[in-house]
Amino acid sequence: MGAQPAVEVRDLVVRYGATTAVDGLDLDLRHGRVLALLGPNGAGKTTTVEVCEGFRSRTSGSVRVLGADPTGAPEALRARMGVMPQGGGAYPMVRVREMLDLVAACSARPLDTGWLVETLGLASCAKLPYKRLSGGQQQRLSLACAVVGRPELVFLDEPTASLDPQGRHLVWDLVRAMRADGVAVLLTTHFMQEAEALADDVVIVDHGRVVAAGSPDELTTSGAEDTMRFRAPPGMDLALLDDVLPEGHLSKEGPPGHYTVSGHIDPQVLAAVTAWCARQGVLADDVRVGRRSLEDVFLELTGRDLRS
Ligand SMILES: Nc1ncnc2c1ncn2[C@@H]1O[C@H](COP(=O)(O)OP(=O)(O)OP(=O)(O)O)[C@@H](O)[C@H]1O
Repeated sequence: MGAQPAVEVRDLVVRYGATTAVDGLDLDLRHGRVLALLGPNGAGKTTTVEVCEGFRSRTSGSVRVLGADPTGAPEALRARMGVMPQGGGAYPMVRVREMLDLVAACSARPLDTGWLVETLGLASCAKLPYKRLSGGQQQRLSLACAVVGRPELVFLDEPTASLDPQGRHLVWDLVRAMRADGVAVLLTTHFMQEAEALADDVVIVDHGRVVAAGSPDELTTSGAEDTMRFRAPPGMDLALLDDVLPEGHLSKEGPPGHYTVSGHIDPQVLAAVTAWCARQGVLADDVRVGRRSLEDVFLELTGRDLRS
């Protein structure tokens, strides 16, 4: 392991015919860290992860995974990586515990499968065939299979997409435990809260390119000093708001329903803005001072909503 990165991607390009899915992407993931690839549908996240897993070939660029080229998923690498694909999948008649024991049998040093079943909240369905599991249970089984072999590096493609909040927290706890054990985790998500809660490093992608990268803290605070943000119905008359703000403060809307007040934000300014909203019969929602959400970061860089 040592100082060598778990994943190093340089100038990755992947084309499908006329479509450029990944367009010069760089990323670095170190051991004991969680990197979240965040972006809207079609941004190139799955394609990037599949190239790193060795399941998809690249058009150009360089990719090193655990010090090797992953093309063709060579045997030596496969044993050191865990993969949770989007959608999962298993033979419909296989039971949860059987499936996990089967995958564990392929590993030299598997985790205790009973512990994993408990940890991921699968004990009540351990004897059910795969076909009878809910989407969230199938997803947790897929995660269990990805990590049972004690991988050094795990790829998780949308790991909590169909989970309820309780299931999501079980998955987050397991990811945190793996990180504490020195495992490198590369996950894709649309879910900002997931990136904010789990990731040490976030890479925001759009149209196959990196539009921003850094820790959640760096991304949400840089450029957000002396600003207050809130959400409210679109089209409020901000000339009226500017009238109640101290000199040197300015408000703007963009895109519709996203408001920003710039200038030194002290308790009086905060109170003035929320009281003004109240007088319009509007509740200022998602109020943030000196900080923006990862969604705002995407919005400000691309002019579009991350979920669009
Ligand atoms: N096998 C394929 N053949 C042709 N085009 C593809 C193929 N796989 C992906 N694409 C296209 O490449 C682009 C990137 O897709 P990709 O699945 O990597 O994005 P994503 O960010 O993972 O999206 P999502 O969040 O919806 O999973 C999209 O325009 C997609 O339509």
